Amino acid sequence: MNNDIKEILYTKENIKEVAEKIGTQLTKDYAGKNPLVVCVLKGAFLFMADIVREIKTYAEIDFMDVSSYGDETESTGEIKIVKDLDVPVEGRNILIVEDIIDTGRTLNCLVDLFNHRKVASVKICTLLDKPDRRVKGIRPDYVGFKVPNEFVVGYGLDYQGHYRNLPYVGILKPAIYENN
Ligand SMILES: O=P(O)(O)OC[C@H]1O[C@H](OP(=O)(O)OP(=O)(O)O)[C@H](O)[C@@H]1O
Ligand SMILES: Nc1nc2[nH]cnc2c(=O)[nH]1
Repeated sequence: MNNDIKEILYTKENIKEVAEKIGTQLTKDYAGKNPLVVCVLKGAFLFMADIVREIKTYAEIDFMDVSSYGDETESTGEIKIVKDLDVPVEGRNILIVEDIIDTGRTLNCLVDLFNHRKVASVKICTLLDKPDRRVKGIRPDYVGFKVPNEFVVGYGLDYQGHYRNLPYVGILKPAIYENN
């Protein structure tokens, strides 16, 4: 599996450090606000676990599973809710945790959905941001790393279901997806 990686971009130590830094900021920003921290499955599951452990104030967590329509490397703009939240969100402060923002289409749909559900606030925390690819005006509030315009895997991010269990983020060798 490691042989399929062209270059390691962020090690687990790099990610731990950035999660601590973001967590310190979140602890300040959400003190007394009892946020609902929403993990967008599946890719965000590892970063979510890091982030919530660094929030040192009251918070609740929940999970959403959304799938974007498109091929393995690009979304189309429509999302299907595979698993919705378990709790109502009207009046709540929502913090969405993502693994990556690429075109911004997935988050654009999610932010619209939360606003439609009359939340008090909605903010975005993402491990990776790939701003070069943006087609929607989504600006994350908390970002781990800005990534170059390459297809990355690991630390939750997959290619055809694989590589989520890599303990780092790396660039997938193009030969892996070009041969498919
Ligand atoms: O900004 P966008 O172009 O919309 O792309 C970002 C989305 O793509 C990935 O999810 P994916 O649909 O691959 O699902 P997964 O998290 O289950 O792997 C990622 O977790 C984001 O939700
Ligand atoms: N695994 C993975 N999923 C994505 N979804 C949007 N961009 C990416 C990416 O670079 N890697």
